[in-house]
Amino acid sequence: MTMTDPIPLIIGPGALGRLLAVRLATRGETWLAGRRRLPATQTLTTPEGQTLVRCLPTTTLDALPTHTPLVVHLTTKAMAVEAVVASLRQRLPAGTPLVLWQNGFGVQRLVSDHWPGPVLCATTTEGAYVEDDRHVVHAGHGQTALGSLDGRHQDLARRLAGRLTAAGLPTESVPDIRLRLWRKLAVNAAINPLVARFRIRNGQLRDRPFRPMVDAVIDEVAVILDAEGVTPPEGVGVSGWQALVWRVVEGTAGNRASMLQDVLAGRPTEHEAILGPLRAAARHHGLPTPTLDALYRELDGVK
Ligand SMILES: NC(=O)C1=CN([C@@H]2O[C@H](COP(=O)(O)OP(=O)(O)OC[C@H]3O[C@@H](n4cnc5c(N)ncnc54)[C@H](OP(=O)(O)O)[C@@H]3O)[C@@H](O)[C@H]2O)C=CC1
Ligand SMILES: CC(C)(CO)C(=O)C(=O)O
Repeated sequence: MTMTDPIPLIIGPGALGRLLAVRLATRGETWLAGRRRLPATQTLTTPEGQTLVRCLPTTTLDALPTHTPLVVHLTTKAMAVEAVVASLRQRLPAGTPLVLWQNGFGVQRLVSDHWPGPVLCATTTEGAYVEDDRHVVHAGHGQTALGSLDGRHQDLARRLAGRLTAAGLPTESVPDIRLRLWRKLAVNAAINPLVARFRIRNGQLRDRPFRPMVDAVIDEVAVILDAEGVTPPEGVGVSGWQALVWRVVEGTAGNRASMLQDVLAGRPTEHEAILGPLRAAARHHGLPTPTLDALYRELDGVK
């Protein structure tokens, strides 16, 4: 396979990958790669109920295009990233930029330290799910922030943010992506493990017996993040984190969170990517994490 112009390549053709692929394909050629070749025609239902149909070149990891892509958007789940990146090292030129879209905050550090080219991290509140192998639903509009952990590659981040925005995914290039990844992680830690464990929609967390469980997670997370120097977007300390988490619960009340969807589908969950960095930071600062540990054990046992 050959490409003449630098083209974005998306690896990980799940909900987010297909959302990016169909959206970016409205602006120009875009490749989509996975473990298996997908149907080339992909349909996206927008939050407004419109239908976008795009014919995309789809491929597999072992048959990637021979020319350097403009950028690789890596949209697998967190636990697949290390293996995919290891295989990309043999298949792509060293300077190829990567954008990591995973929730959590583990692989981002690892890949940023070891990939020879620029690595940007993205955090997004866009929501999408796969309806079937030819159809992705963009369930709700959100915002995306993009930047590198060490503050480098700002021109690249601005250019890529511009392309995503033009494709209908509003994206800001930011100098503080580490802070934003931690904040998203805090929200995911307070919501995802509990809704996955009790198999409930996000909004049910507002009711008993779940509300005090969420507050117990927030209490632990707030102390850890304070020790890490990570502040909530508004307010301070526990009350700032509570305001953030309950705002997201309110705004996503009808959602089945991603971790619940994974449990229901019998897929591995991203509990390590979300709870792992908090537990590691707590150990580093000598802080106890009984609530997070119990949630971790519970999810680690789910097959
Ligand atoms: N969906 C959403 O709305 C949002 C998702 N995110 C984050 O984005 C990331 C992706 O989420 P989402 O799209 O929902 O996840 P999905 O499970 O829908 O998609 C993951 C995709 O990765 C593919 N994959 C797994 N292993 C490999 C591999 N070795 N090589 C190539 N492809 C592989 C899977 O392939 P296969 O189909 O073969 O299993 C699947 O298509 C997660 O970290 C999530 O937390 C963040 C915000 C919103
Ligand atoms: C914000 C939240 C919890 C929305 O459901 C999410 O990011 C997820 O489902 O993973």
